[in-house]
Amino acid sequence: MALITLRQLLDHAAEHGYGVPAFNINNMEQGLAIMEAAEGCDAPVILQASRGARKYAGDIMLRHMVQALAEMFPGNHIVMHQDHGNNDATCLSAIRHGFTSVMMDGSLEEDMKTPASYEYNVEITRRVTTAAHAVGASVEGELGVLGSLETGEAAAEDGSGAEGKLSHDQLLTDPDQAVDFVLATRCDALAIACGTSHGAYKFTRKPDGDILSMETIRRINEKLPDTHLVMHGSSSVPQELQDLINANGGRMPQTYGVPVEEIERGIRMGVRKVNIDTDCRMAMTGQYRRIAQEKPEEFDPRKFNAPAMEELRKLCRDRFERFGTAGQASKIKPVSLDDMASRYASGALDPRIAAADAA
Ligand SMILES: O=C(CO)COP(=O)(O)O
Ligand SMILES: O=C[C@H](O)COP(=O)(O)O
Ligand SMILES: [Zn+2]
Ligand SMILES: [Zn+2]
Repeated sequence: MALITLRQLLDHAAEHGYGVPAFNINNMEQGLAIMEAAEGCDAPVILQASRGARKYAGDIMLRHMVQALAEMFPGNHIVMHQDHGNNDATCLSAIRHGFTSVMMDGSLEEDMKTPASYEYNVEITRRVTTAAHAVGASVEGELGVLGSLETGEAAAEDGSGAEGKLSHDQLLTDPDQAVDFVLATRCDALAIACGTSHGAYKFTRKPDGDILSMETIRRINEKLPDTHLVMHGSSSVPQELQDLINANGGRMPQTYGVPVEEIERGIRMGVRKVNIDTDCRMAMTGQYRRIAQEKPEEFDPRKFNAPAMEELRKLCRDRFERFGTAGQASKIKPVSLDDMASRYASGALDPRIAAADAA
């Protein structure tokens, strides 16, 4: 069962004006719940594994799990993507293990803590793109450092996150530099920084333009109308999931995520890939907590997993529908990695910029 590439899926999404959620996976239950949601609404799927996920499940398990999902859900094309690759080895070994797409996150150095220089970012992203495209795989780059405009800090609890205080210049991607970056690296998708951060604690209030800069996205899209933009840290941290967790013994301080309507606005401005992990974690954990609280005598993990998967399915289905991903899978004819490699070699997939900037 062939997986498809990120480039193919996002080209289709751009052509038809929709966005695709990219859900992080670590285990079978998440994989099944996401795919069942996709099957229920004819959505193509991006599954992504962080370095932490690869360590947790193992590359061999992940590869066979995704192959199994592709076989079980033949109507829902799957992109298997490396989330936040920190160097060439992470990205190239992912491709060797069957991933069809990688993120080379050169916004941070290899330690995933130190903000990198622009030159370092261009150099390593270009190197990975050259290698990946030679075998048809796709590359997402990142320009700008993810972190809060309220505090100047990146989420500390996450696998990757800048250390220390960041300036607004670092936290908001520069549109002119974005043009230069895409031309120099030839990446297929560009992750941008606009005030979102990883994890549950993104905003201390419902975000407005001061702390969530959709204007940055608009300005980048104006200069790079054909570049697929990626929003990281795009969990909405739904109030009802915070309440579910806290009503069942959890202690999550009140917090705010990225409102789904802001993401919908982003999709109208060129956002094609929307990274969501925290919401999925909260959906499952909320149900685990509820079962533990309501049925203290219960010890069969399936009795915990089934409601957790149902909660995750609901969440994924909602995002597929609101982002316009629903109804698109059956319109896609898979292109093989070999064909993608020839298309890159022919120059057909070279980056394009707005006419005003090309002049
Ligand atoms: O960006 C992400 C993965 O790369 C996930 O973001 P969240 O923590 O908002 O879900
Ligand atoms: O940003 C990364 C994703 O949320 C995955 O997090 P993780 O590294 O804890 O698996
Ligand atoms: Zn994260
Ligand atoms: Zn991310």
